Amino acid sequence: MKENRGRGHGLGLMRSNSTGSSVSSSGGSARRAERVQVVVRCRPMLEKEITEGRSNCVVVDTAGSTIQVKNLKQPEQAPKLFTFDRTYDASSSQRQLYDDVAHPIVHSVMCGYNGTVLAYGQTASGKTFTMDGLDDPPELRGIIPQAFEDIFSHIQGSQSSDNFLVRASYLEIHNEEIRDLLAGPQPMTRLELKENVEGTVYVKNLTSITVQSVADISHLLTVGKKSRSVGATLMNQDSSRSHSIFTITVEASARSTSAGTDGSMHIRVGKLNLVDLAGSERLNKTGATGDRFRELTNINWSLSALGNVISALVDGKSSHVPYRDSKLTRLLQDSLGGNTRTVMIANIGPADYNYDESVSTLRYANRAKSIKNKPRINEDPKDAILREFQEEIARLRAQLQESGPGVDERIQNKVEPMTQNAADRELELQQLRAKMQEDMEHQVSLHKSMSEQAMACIKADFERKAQYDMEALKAEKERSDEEKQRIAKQLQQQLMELQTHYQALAREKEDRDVLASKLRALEEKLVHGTNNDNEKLLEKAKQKELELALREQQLQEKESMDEERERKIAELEEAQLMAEEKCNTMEEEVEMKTRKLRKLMARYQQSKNELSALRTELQDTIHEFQRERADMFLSLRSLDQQLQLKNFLIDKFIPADELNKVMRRVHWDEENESWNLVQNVVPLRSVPYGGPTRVSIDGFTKQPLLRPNSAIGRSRPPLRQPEQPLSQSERDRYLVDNILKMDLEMSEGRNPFEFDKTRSSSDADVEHALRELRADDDPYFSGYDSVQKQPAPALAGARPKSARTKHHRHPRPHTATR
Ligand SMILES: Nc1ncnc2c1ncn2[C@@H]1O[C@H](COP(=O)(O)OP(=O)(O)OP(=O)(O)O)[C@@H](O)[C@H]1O
Repeated sequence: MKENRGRGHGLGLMRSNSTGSSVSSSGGSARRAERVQVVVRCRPMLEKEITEGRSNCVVVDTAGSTIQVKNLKQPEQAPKLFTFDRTYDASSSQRQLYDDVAHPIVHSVMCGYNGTVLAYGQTASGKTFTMDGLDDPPELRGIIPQAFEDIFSHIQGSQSSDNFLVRASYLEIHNEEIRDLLAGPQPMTRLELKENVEGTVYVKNLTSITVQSVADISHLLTVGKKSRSVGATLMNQDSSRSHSIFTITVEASARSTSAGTDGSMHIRVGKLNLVDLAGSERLNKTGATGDRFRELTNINWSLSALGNVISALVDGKSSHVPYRDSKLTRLLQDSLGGNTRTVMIANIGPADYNYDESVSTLRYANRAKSIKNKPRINEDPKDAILREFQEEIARLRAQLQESGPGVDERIQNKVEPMTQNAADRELELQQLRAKMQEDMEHQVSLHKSMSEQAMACIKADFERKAQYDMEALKAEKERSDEEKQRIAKQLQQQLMELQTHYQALAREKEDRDVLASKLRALEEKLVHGTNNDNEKLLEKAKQKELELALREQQLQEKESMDEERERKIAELEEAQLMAEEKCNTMEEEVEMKTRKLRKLMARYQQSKNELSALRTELQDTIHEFQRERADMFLSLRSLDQQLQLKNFLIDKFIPADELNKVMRRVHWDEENESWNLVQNVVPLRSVPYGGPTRVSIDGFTKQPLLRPNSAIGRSRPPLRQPEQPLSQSERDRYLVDNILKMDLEMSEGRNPFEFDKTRSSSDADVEHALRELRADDDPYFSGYDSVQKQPAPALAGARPKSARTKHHRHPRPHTATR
């Protein structure tokens, strides 16, 4: 596994890196609108529910893809019926769900599309079971681990010339903060969301790790899960208190083989987002306090923001989609209404005491069915990391080739001629000595038989000659010694040269080794079509493909049989009608008309039923809205209490002057969505009323604070800040008035959530006061931050952005008196 820090991370098709640049889609397939697929899974009764004697209120028809929920408290009410793309009951297996729902998405990702699998539902409804599952036995593994195997089986089954680069990242959104789950042992940082010029959202500095096998990526999941925020709730001992997103990016390079293409290499980048949302829970049902309360408020807030995004997307009329209302919706921007293939799994429980939550989940999911995305293949993105790797590998290979034959060989070539030279000279000398010896022996044997005089003569002659030879030899020896010294010197010099050369070569060898290891490291990062480790996977993949094909065939057969049956029924009905029309006797006509009348009556009855169902639906929606409103009101009250405490502390412990100074220096950072202190105290050159020589910047308007002009004969009006603080009773009155007003607007058929530019300033003040009440317990000034984040009961998520920024620029009323 290789770590790759600093790379950005964006969800959806617009792949982003640290610069957040988006991919080009040249050569990508034509963009066609595609509906978000929605399936529902109902888990079995939990042991606790069985012990408590809960009844089952859910009926799942897997063949008809419908689901019915019956309100056991009101048996006279007709059950609520919903139809989805597929439905799964308690007996559905993890494998079946994966094959039907996630496999097609993973397959698309391998072809260069972006895909998202998203689990939604009430707490303890089985989201984590569906996404992660259990490690043991293997049949209980969820979508995420099965996707790992699927991806690597796909790689295994592809051409050996194809290269793949697989990277993974894992994050969670907890209390509206993004945390890196793969950041290692160091404390998890609050990561920032960034947006590039094309509007692509990405997470800055999110850890992205290159993996080569199923074991590598499974290890990341295990490590990341350990860092996830979990806690016990009334319904679930191991409840996920955050939204988590596991992202796998697959970059694949392959040669284009289709007709009309040039057979060149292409890179496709697919991104798979596996999202396990935190479970929704009613505040008043849980009785959560402290941290749990804060967590729950944030969870409900972001889920309600997600709901608003879904509503805006399916509304058709709405031009603004409030993606910016929460971090979750910003990260899922491309998965909902963007260019990603998305499937949503709505999880519900069967027990009657969860009737309201189950119906609410199904409604939420029902709305999501109408979202349209436009997926396309990401082909040849400019910033594909695989391309960078391939280019680097080619460069390293060329560099290695350029450096010629091997270093060892070259050292050998250099040493050999030198040693050869010295050896030759030694041999020559030996040969010379041997020759002289031989000559001497020859002369001695030749003259052994001669007279003494002759012998003496010869001896003298020989001695002379010997003398001469000796001298010659001596001279030769001296010459040879000189030569030897010269050679030795030469050898010494050559040895030194050799050493220098050897050192240079050793350095070169080291460089080559570094290059080679770099090359190896880069090559290791890539996964190729044939990887022996994964042979078993290939087998499995083939088997799976066969099973899938078989299932598909069975489904097709079933569908064609159904079609045939329907066709025959239609034919029979038509024939019957024709026959009926042919009958011309009065009696037959009457009979026919009666039948027609009956049919019409049945239709009328059906429409009547539908109408009453719609009415009930409307009532349910209103009840649900009221429940949500009560919940939100509860949360507002609690937040208000915290705000009052904070105000109380400020009033009692912070001098008014100091507070004013600070207030003039705070400003809202739009990008990081936080309040900051600035040192913007600028000198004022000319102040008309002879006021101070320095002027402060208003934290809200970012304008210098000047007092307004006075009318002639009147005293100058006070600064804009000095408004009276709201008392508790006034705050409550604002809330109640506003809620009553909204009820009235709703009953008159108007949309109370729509921001009306023509509203009077008092309306704006009411809205402002409501926001004021929504401050949370962030330290010190971050209370202002939460003014933007916390939902009001009636305004939750439906508040248009312009309204938010417009009204928010008012200072807090209570600051004026200090
Ligand atoms: N299809 C299923 N078959 C068997 N057990 C299931 C199934 N779905 C869920 N469970 C069990 O139900 C319990 C709750 O499931 P899980 O933790 O997945 O819920 P959750 O929706 O993720 O909850 P939360 O939102 O609180 O995290 C677990 O004990 C889990 O094993």
